[in-house]
Amino acid sequence: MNIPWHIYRSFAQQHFPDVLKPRAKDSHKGTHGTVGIIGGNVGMSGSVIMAAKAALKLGAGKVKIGFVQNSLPMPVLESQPEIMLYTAQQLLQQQDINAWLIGCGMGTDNNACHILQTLSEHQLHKPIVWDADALNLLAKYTKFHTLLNSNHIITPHPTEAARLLQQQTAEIQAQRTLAALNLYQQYHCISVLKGYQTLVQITDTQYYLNESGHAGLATAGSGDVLAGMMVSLLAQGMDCAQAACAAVWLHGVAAEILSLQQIGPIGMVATELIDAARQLRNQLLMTDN
Ligand SMILES: NC(=O)C1=CN([C@@H]2O[C@H](COP(=O)(O)OP(=O)(O)OC[C@H]3O[C@@H](n4cnc5c(N)ncnc54)[C@H](O)[C@@H]3O)[C@@H](O)[C@H]2O)[C@@H](O)CC1
Ligand SMILES: Nc1ncnc2c1ncn2[C@@H]1O[C@H](COP(=O)(O)OP(=O)(O)O)[C@@H](O)[C@H]1O
Repeated sequence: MNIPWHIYRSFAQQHFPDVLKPRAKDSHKGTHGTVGIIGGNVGMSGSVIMAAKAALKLGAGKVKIGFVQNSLPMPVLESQPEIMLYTAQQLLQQQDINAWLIGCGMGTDNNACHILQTLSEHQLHKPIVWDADALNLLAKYTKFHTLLNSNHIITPHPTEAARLLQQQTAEIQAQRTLAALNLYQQYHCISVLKGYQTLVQITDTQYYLNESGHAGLATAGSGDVLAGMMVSLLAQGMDCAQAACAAVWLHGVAAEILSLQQIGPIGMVATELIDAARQLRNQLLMTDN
């Protein structure tokens, strides 16, 4: 099986040069940023766990989950004990988070709404990825609209985009370029319209159309993994535009690598993307020969 690393490397060099930056020899875990992930209501703990594993394996120094539950669903994450576990209320007290992800499996109940409000009011100056149920709450309550800024990224799939723009999913899909621009203009932040050929709207006039990946990505949790990868790059210091585009591209290429190994497209599962993305990130650091 031939994986075209040199082609991936030259594409990344051209479009997301920060992804190719090696770690400084004297770096420590603090250098690589701390990620805070809030979500995982009862029955959906898996969503934040997938996002957290993706964030850790894409290079964040520390990753902390804040479950939107009254108590922790487990005392330790046996499959990845490196990840620190809190309730959302506890995590919101912490001052050392460099970048936040909120929404994966969070639910839209009053408690979830209150937590989103607390985070968006008190951590406005930090990069925040708004995903899944954070987007559903954003669509439902106009009070959140003014809280978004250029430090923030929204990552709707077409149905979430339809809720945000008060349209039908079919309308979004019929005019995806317009929908991405409308999201950017209405919500004042980088807008990632997911699906086949994900669009990232970066400014009024600038967008990135992603061509990596395939339909194997249409599987439960794939968006949670993407969001975890994105917040990881943000915590490592990448700017929002580059982090959004790079994460989308890496996520797609990870799926391509798995298919080249006959792991997918059919039956490929979201967690399998994580190690493939880690391998890719390390391969990108190597020099062509
Ligand atoms: N293990 C877990 O705990 C998981 C939790 N998840 C969470 O479950 C919650 C519900 O998310 P869902 O996204 O399932 O529910 P939604 O009701 O938001 O959207 C699902 C529907 O959106 C439409 N859609 C999505 N992508 C589309 C595309 N590319 N083109 C056209 N239509 C498209 C489809 O009709 C699909 O049935 C979220 O909070 C999410 O984070 C999911 O991520 C799956 C895994
Ligand atoms: N046909 C497709 N081709 C390429 N990428 C796809 C396709 N379908 C889905 N994806 C990608 O898979 C991910 C699905 O995310 P999402 O809909 O949020 O799923 P989940 O909520 O289950 O995590 C997105 O990154 C999306 O762009």
